[in-house]
Amino acid sequence: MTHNGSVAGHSSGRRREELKIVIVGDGGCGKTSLLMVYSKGDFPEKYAPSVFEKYITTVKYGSREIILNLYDTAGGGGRTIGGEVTVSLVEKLVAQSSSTPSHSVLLQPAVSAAEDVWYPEVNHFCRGVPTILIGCKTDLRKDKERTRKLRALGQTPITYIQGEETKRQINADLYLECSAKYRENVEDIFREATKRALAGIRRARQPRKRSGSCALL
Ligand SMILES: Nc1nc2c(ncn2[C@@H]2O[C@H](COP(=O)(O)OP(=O)(O)OP(=O)(O)O)[C@@H](O)[C@H]2O)c(=O)[nH]1
Repeated sequence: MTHNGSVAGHSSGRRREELKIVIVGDGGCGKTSLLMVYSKGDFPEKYAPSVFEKYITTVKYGSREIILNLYDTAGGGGRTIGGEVTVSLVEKLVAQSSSTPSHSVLLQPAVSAAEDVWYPEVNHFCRGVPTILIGCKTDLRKDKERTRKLRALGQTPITYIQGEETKRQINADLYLECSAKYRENVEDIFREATKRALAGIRRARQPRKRSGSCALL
């Protein structure tokens, strides 16, 4: 993976493809950190709320070179993270010309917020776009002090099973977990996002099969 600010074009006679991946979720759930670790290799220790940022990186996918346009969004709201493991709702997106809509990625810090807040937004604005739900900050599951504080509030870190269950409820394509801080599973998330976005584009380009049956309108 290399960081690269170039735009799509022809390289060695082959056209480079572009994907647009958008990440959404509550403020502080770890969106910027995930994108920065992936695209630049840096983990930002200090929290600075994002407004809107775009990172560009290039990934090799088989023999193809794909440009990933990664859009960071403002979580806003200052919602507190109820569980130490933030569950992220990710939606992921499609290839783009500059005018096409996204293949986005959403992140979400609480299972209920993924269901109640972010997914309806994504479903409305990016219907049909591949979606990945992400559980961030998995390292905090092992943080005894955090876990103790949570327990005092009658809470526990979100489990993998809860994440999977939320994925089913919101009909996301996949649930993945990561720790940006320790660079665990970060590459896997974007590899899956790339794979599913490309598959989504392929599907969209295929001519619709005629079923021969009547459609109800
Ligand atoms: N322990 C731990 N902390 C993390 C991890 N990822 C992010 N953080 C911390 O969580 C805080 C918020 O991270 P950001 O990446 O800025 O969160 P964000 O979702 O972009 O926040 P907004 O810009 O407000 O939407 C920062 O203090 C990060 O250092 C992680 O994997 N593990």
